[in-house]
Amino acid sequence: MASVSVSGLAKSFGDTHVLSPTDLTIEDGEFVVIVGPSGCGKSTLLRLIAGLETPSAGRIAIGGRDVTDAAPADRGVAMVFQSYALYPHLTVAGNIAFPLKVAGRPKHEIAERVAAVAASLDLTDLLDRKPRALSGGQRQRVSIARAIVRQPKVLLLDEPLSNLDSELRVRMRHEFARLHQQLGATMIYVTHDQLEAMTLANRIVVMAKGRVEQVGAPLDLYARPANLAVAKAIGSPAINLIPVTVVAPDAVRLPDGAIVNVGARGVTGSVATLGIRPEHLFAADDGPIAGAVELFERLGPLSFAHLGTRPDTIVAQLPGDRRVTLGEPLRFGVDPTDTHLFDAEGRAITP
Ligand SMILES: Nc1ncnc2c1ncn2[C@@H]1O[C@H](COP(=O)(O)OP(=O)(O)OP(=O)(O)O)[C@@H](O)[C@H]1O
Repeated sequence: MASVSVSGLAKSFGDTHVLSPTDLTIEDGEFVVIVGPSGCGKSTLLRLIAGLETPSAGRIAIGGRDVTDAAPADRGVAMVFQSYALYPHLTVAGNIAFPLKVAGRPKHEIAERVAAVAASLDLTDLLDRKPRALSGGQRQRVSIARAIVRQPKVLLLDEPLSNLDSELRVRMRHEFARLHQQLGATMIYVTHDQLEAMTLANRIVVMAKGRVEQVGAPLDLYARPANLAVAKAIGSPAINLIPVTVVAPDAVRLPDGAIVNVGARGVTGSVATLGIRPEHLFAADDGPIAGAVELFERLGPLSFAHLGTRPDTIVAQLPGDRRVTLGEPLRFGVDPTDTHLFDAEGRAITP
């Protein structure tokens, strides 16, 4: 098992800076999830660690050893791709055995390891099949089996579930959590599904525009996002962001003139952004946040009302059994401790 550490790691393609100089340490055995919008450089960071891209600057160490110039096969890492990348002409057994064959392992060892890995991923009955005769979920399990058969110290996963339907994603999410416990390997997992990030990660790395914006435990990032990029990346449905003017150390004015108490933050007269998560709005007849229902989504255990406010709609979570008609005016309040305030540069203003 091994820690992964990058320092000053950067990547440009020609004039395009894809990854700004990045420092990040992932502890031995940790499950770290990298999230962020499309194109923010998540895959590039992963591919640099894997050795599939050459850094423009910086160093990479795995298990304390500098591997910046090492070939991918000499880094003790394995990677699982979104596209599975199985060999169509080989059986499941042949696909799983492939990395061991390339490494020149003896036949009996290959047979033993393939059987053990197949059993742990529930693939034993499928060993003689070709990839085309498998479902998407089965194919992805084969690609995971192939990645772990060499017992890598570090497992890198690039959006491994994005080609699967939602039911299978949930099942495979449980599978990854189990696999992590069983293998004890360091796992670095790239996704833009924040639910996967929240449920799987020991720590989440939020990236935006080629930068690491914040690193922390899932609930810490949810409760205390350091900036707007992190607030947007964590939480589903997304946090409501409302342009406001700070009118008192503990109050802001919304575009419609209403005043919201935000707890003492001590900056007045400035333009800021107020962040309120849909689950933190509560129905209140005299609440400051008001709007007519434009769209209503029922999920069963809960519902979401989209209020036709300006400039953007505000989404509020309601109980599942709440009846609402379109156009109905609703009012909500929020506890000051559940508000987030960001300055003009998007940095969190903490109480
Ligand atoms: N070989 C390349 N040449 C030029 N630009 C590239 C190359 N590979 C990636 N990029 C660019 O680098 C940026 C980051 O890409 P990357 O794949 O790391 O993003 P990502 O965060 O993983 O996005 P997604 O979630 O969409 O996969 C993108 O703007 C992409 O177009």
